[in-house]
Amino acid sequence: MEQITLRAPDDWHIHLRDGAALERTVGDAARQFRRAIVMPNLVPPVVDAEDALFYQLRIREQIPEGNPFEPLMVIYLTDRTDAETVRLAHKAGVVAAKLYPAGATTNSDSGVTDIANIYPALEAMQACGMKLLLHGEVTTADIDIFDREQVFIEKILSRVVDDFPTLKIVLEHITTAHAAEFVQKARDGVGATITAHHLLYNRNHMLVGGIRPHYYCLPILKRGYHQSALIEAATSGNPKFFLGTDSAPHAQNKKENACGCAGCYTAYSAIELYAEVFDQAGKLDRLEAFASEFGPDFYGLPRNEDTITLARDPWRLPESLAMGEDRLIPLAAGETLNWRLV
Ligand SMILES: NC(=O)N[C@@H](CC(=O)O)C(=O)O
Ligand SMILES: [Zn+2]
Ligand SMILES: [Zn+2]
Repeated sequence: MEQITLRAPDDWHIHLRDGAALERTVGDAARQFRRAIVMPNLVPPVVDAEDALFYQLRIREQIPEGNPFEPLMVIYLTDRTDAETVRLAHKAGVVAAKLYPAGATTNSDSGVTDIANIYPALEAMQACGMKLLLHGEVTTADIDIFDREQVFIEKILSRVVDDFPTLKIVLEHITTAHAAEFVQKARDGVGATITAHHLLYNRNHMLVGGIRPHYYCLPILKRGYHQSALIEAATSGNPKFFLGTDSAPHAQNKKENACGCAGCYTAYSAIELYAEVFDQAGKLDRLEAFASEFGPDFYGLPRNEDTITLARDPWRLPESLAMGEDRLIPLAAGETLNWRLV
């Protein structure tokens, strides 16, 4: 059987949630990834060092015995995040702070209403080397949902990149050719994560022949032309682009709903989904750098020393998974994947 062995990968953007969800989400992430950047959009959000350290403890309790998984913590920027909060978080080992424009996505109600409100925090982050992670969409009602990422880049991101010339910035879960091009041309220290679902699908998958809520995530899937640009970026070997699943567990009844939640659950089979994309593009040899090298390099962390093995051994994803009392539908539920984590 054909096999490939890779340096062990990390996930640079994941939602683990809290409480009963953690057993599911942490177990799934830890099976394939050594480290993960854990998003802070709990309710209420993780806003300072203390919140982050307590949350990290709750996550650690769910790591399977003997598994080396390491949750890397992030604080959530609000209009009230000040320089002192940033410095204390940095001292406590928090690696990044996340900007959610208020109202942009799941649990972003406490997010930033005007980027000017966090300029002192960004100054402090630049000084201590804390990374800025962005949900890059504007939220004003007059901007079409399919254009929100592009407008964010033009109106907000380009300014932040210039105003903080040594701040390390990750534009998370990019979905457009504009984003890929912006990051590619930007100064050093500006990178992007790309999800498996934005590489595998475009908006036709979500909307043709019936509305498929399990493909609904934010930023929303775009047209095929953008999907192609993302595949091109991810498989290009450019170190600015690296793996971030954005795996987000919403219970089945919250997705299959008249007002369904945004987010795709990919943690169950993430590395296998990415392998599918790289294989289809004829670029399997580029998967290791994207999944296991460019992320740690960007964050200034060591690459993992151990390895994982994937075998070309087709298998079917389950139709659903247990999450506490709920059911969770993994992305590509019931479909066959060609690569299996050994
Ligand atoms: N991507 C999503 O559609 N949802 C994420 C939030 C986010 O990353 O924007 C979630 O927390 O559910
Ligand atoms: Zn987001
Ligand atoms: Zn996310």
